[in-house]
Amino acid sequence: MNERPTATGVVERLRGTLIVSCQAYPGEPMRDPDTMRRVALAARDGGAAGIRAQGLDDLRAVRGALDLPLIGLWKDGAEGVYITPTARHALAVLDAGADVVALDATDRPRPDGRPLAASIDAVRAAGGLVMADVSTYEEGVRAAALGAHLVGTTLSGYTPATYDRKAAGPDLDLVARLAGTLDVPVVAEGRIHTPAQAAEALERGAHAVVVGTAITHPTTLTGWFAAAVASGRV
Ligand SMILES: CC(=O)N[C@H](C=O)[C@@H](O)[C@H](O)[C@H](O)COP(=O)(O)O
Repeated sequence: MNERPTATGVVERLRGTLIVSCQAYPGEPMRDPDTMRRVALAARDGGAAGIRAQGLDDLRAVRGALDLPLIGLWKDGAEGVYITPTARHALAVLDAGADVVALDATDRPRPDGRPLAASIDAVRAAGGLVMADVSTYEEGVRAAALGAHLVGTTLSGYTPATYDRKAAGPDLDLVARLAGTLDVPVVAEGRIHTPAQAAEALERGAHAVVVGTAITHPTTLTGWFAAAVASGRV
C-alpha cells in the first residue's frame, strides 16, 4: 500500500508555488471528470505545482493522472457552509485521493450541527492534511489553533460579514495579516486574476497561490471579453 506523503513534504512542495483550481459548476459543459483530468494535466504542463479539485469523481480522475499535491474538496449545496461541510465529506475527499482536504472553516453553523474541530480532527486522525478556507482573520487564527495545516483566504468576499470585499479584488490584506501572525502557512486564494496579483500575494507572505477562474473557467473568461467588446471599450 502506498504511504501518504508526509505533511511536511506536501507543505514544503507547495512553498512559493502556483496551485491551479480545476472546477466546473453544476450544469456546465465542462462538468465532467475526464475533462477536469485533462484541465489538470494542462495546468501541470504550464507549471502548476499543485491542483485543487472538487467532487469525488473529479478527485479520483485527477489523482489517477498525476502525482502533484492534490487539494480536494466536496461542495454540497450552494448556501452557507457548502465546502466539505462535515467530517463525513472530509473523509470521503481523503479517500478519493486528496493529500489535503479543503474545508469551510468560517464561524457559521455547519449543516450537521457539529463543530469545525470534528472535521479537522477526523482528517488528522486519518493521516490527511487540512486546508482551512476562511473569510476573516479571526477565523484563520481559530483554524490554526484547531490544527489546520494550511489556512486559505478562499472565502473572503463570500460570507455575509465579508460580502463588501468581493468587488475589491483578491484580499491580499487578509493574506498579509494572517501570514504576519500565524505559525501555519497561508494560501492566497480567491479572485486572483492576473500573474501580477499572484506574484504580489507571495510578496505579501503567502506560502502558495491558488488560481481558479482566471486559468480554468472559460465561460467566465469569455464573459469578461464579451462584456468589454459589448461596451465598446478598447
Ligand atoms: C467561494 C468558493 O466557493 N470558492 C471555490 C473554492 O474552491 C471555487 O469556486 C473558486 O473557484 C476557487 O476558490 C478559486 O478562486 P478563483 O476562481 O476566484 O480563482
